[in-house]
Amino acid sequence: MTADRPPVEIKICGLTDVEAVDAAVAAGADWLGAVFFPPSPRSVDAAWAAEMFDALPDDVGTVGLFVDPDDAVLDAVLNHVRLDLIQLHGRETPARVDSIRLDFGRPVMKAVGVAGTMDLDTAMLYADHADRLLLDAKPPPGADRPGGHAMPFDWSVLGEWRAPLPWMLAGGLTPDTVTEALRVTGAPGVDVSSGVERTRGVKDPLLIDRFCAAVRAAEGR
Ligand SMILES: O=C(O)c1ccccc1N[C@@H]1O[C@H](COP(=O)(O)O)[C@@H](O)[C@H]1O
Repeated sequence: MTADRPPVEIKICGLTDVEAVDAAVAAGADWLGAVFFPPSPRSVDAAWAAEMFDALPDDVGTVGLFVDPDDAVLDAVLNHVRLDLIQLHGRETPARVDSIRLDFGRPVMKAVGVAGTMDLDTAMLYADHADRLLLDAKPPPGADRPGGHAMPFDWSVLGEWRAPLPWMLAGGLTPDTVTEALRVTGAPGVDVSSGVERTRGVKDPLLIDRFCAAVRAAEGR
């Protein structure tokens, strides 16, 4: 990988405390994510997300992660928190993505679970609807949430896939695996949550720093 490509975008998701937010900004993360999905161990409420995000520099993007949200949930959060991007991590249809973009005036990143090439066909259904795609592992059977399980998918599935939209790779990335993930997939962005935690739901500033440094080293920066 050479430095003549745009820098790989780094998203640190599932932030729940200011120390980790500060660590992510200091490490050069491009996007910081908060989870608004109560079953998640990383879920936060709008008031706390505002505490974490509202004073961030303008060049750091903020992402709200939702799972099949209704309009009332989106309204309540988006009226309180500076969120630059909505991540939809549930079973939202292309039409629902359209209506959320229109009604809430934010770009949308649609997460798609990937286990095989058929899932890439599913991702293509969002080409004219979402602003970005997030390719994640599928959750294990019986899981109470559709992501954040520290599980990678088989990156080789992506093969010569040409994404119709800007996209990020997610699912079980860590400071130790992200170099290989970038080599295999050529992803223009990476998203991590579990892999920079010291215990489930608690981010580790040192792991955040190591993750971002590994990405920059992998791309020769
Ligand atoms: O983190 C969660 O608890 C979560 C809940 C519901 C939907 C998605 C969730 N996490 C997102 O999943 C990907 C991959 O996470 P990981 O690195 O494997 O832990 C990422 O976007 C998380 O924010």
